[in-house]
Amino acid sequence: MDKKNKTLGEFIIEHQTAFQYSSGELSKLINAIRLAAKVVNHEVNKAGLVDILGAAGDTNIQGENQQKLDVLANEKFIQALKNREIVCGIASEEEDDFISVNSNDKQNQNKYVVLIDPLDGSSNIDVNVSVGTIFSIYRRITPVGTPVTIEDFLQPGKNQVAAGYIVYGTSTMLVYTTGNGVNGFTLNPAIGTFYLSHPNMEFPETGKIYSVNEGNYIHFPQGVKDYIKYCQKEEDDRPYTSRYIGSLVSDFHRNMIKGGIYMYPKSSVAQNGKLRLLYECNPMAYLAEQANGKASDGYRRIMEIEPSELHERVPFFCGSRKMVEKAEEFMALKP
Ligand SMILES: O=P(O)(O)OC[C@H]1O[C@](O)(COP(=O)(O)O)[C@@H](O)[C@@H]1O
Repeated sequence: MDKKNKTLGEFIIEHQTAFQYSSGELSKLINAIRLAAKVVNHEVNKAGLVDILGAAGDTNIQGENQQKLDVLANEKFIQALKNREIVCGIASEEEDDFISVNSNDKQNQNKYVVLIDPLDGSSNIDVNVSVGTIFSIYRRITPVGTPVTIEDFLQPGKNQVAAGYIVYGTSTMLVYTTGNGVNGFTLNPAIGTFYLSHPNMEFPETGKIYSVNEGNYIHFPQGVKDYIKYCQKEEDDRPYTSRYIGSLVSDFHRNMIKGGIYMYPKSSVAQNGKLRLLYECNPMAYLAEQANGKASDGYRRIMEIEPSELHERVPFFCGSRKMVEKAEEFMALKP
């Protein structure tokens, strides 16, 4: 069978054996995410028609107004994971605290916890611009069959066993890694099947795209300002092109295909930037590194950072390795 016609289901089974703990549990987990992705994709596509646009009226723990689609996507992913009893704990951007999936029931021999950003790029929902879902999977560190604790979630990114995203864009794609490279699958909406369309995705070593919200320029550290000026300077292969969709998943996806850097730096108004370490930065960092890219907070490797809170934020620089290294050089000079 031609590599490209492979379905996601076939790929998961085929690669299950490649995974050292191949009890099939991780495959079931990816399959549940695949299913929830299709359900959410359906809702996203008809968002303009049904009363699913706009605010849900509540705020989440980050004080953000929850969009109706945020809430729906959150419900669908949690349902898909809980119903199939394949995890012992779930954490989400839309949930104040982690959810333990009857883990104190001796029966629950599941060993994985999942962290999700159910709807990334929520500011783009109402304006028909691509949005995404991000997921990160860890083996629990507390004994199986005992209650899940916060420690099971507060693990450094390097402990991830799998991570990925779904981008709901011109086409819907699921892109993920289990530590053996990064593969992308495109949904054929006519039959509801994901097909391997982008095998072994890799960041070009460098690129000509920089993605940052320049509206925050005056608040950025001098090092970031200098790097942006460097990107805009008429010299060598520059100026680079500025592209910022305002959905991390979409900006990351484009930069991985074309070469580029995404930045959400700290600023005088947001000391730790905006993005959340556990369910935005760590999964994207794992994917970036598996695709020969790089991810840091300007100084430290994101995947080495020891988390202390479920919803903590970190500055984020991610993309083509040489571009992230250049940005770090400027940050080192003028933090
Ligand atoms: O509008 P800003 O401040 O540039 O933030 C946009 C960034 O925030 C995000 O939307 C993350 O926040 P949400 O998960 O709440 O959508 C990223 O996807 C995006 O890159």
